[in-house]
Amino acid sequence: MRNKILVVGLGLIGGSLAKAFNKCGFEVHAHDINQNSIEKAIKEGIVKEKIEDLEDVEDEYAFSFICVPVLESIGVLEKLSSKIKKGIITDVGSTKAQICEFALKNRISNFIGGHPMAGTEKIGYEYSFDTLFKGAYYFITPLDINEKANVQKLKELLNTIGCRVEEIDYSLHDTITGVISHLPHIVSAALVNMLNENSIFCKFAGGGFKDITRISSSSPKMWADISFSNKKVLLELIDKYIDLLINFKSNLESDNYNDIYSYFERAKSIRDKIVSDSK
Ligand SMILES: NC(=O)C1=CN([C@@H]2O[C@H](COP(=O)(O)OP(=O)(O)OC[C@H]3O[C@@H](n4cnc5c(N)ncnc54)[C@H](O)[C@@H]3O)[C@@H](O)[C@H]2O)C=CC1
Ligand SMILES: O=C(O)C(=O)Cc1ccc(O)cc1
Repeated sequence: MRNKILVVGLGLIGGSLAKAFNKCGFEVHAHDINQNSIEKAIKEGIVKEKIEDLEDVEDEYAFSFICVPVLESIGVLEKLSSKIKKGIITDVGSTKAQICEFALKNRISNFIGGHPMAGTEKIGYEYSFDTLFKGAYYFITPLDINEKANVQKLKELLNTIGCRVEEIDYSLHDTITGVISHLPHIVSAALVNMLNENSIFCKFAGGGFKDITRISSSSPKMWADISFSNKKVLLELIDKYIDLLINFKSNLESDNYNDIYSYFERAKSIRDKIVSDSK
C-alpha cells in the first residue's frame, strides 16, 4: 500500500503527476472515462494497472489523486471515499471551497484539498510531462477533520516531486486564485471574443496579443467548471474589473492625461516587481 498511488483523470495534470510519481518509484494505477490516455500510459510504463470502474477500487492506495474538471470532482470523491478508508484522498482542482465543504459536511476526514499552481493551456495526457511541478507552488487546504500526520504525509509526497507546498484556508485560496488566475482567463477570452475567426484583426494579431491571450486556448470545459465553482468570488471581481475600465474610460473622455499615465505606470511597477521577485 505504501508505494501505490491512484490517479483518477489522466489528463494534463493527472498524467504529469503519474509521470512524476512513476519516476520516483511509485506504482501508479489510473482510471479515466477516456480509455486512450490510460492505454497510452500503460504502454509507456507510466501506469501499471487500469481501473475500469471506480466501484471496483480496492482500499490499497497510500494516496488517491482526483484530477478531473472541478464540477466532476465531488462525484468522484463521493465514490472514492466509500472505498478508500485507509489512504489519503486529495484533488488538484483549481477551486477549493466546494469540495472542502462537501468533505466537511460528509466528514470525509481522509480528504485533503490540493491545487498545483502549475499547468499549461494544453489539454490531455499527451501534453503531460514529469517535471511540470518542479519548483512550483502547490496549495493544500487542510481541514480540522484531517489528521495532522496525514497532512504531513501529503506534504512529504509533494516535496518528493519538487513542489513548494503552501498550506492555506480554502476560502482564501479561492479569492487569491480568482484574482491571479480565474479572472485573467475570463479577460483573456473576452479579448479573443472581440475578434471573429476570419477577421482582419486575426491576421495582424502579434506578440503582445498572443502573450495576453495564450491562456484562452485552455480547455473550455475546465474553465466553464471553474467559473461556476468560484461564482461568488468571480461576480465580485468582475464588478471591480468593470469599475477599473469605467474609470479609465471616464479619464479618457475627460482628457485626464495624468490619470491615464498613472494607470499604466502603476501596472508597470507592480508587474515589474512580480517578475523580479519570482527570479
Ligand atoms: N490545466 C492546468 O493548467 C491546471 C488544471 N488544474 C485542475 O486539474 C484538473 C484537471 O485538469 P487538466 O488535467 O488540465 O484537464 P484535462 O482535460 O487535460 O484532463 C482531465 C481528464 O479527466 C478525465 N475525466 C473527466 N471527467 C471524468 C470523470 N467523471 N471520471 C474520470 N475521468 C474523467 C478526462 O477524460 C481527462 O482525461 C481540473 O480540476 C483543473 O481545474 C489545476 C492546475 C493547473
Ligand atoms: O497556462 C497557464 O499559465 C495557466 O494558467 C495554468 C493554470 C491553470 C489553472 C490553474 O488552476 C493553475 C494554473
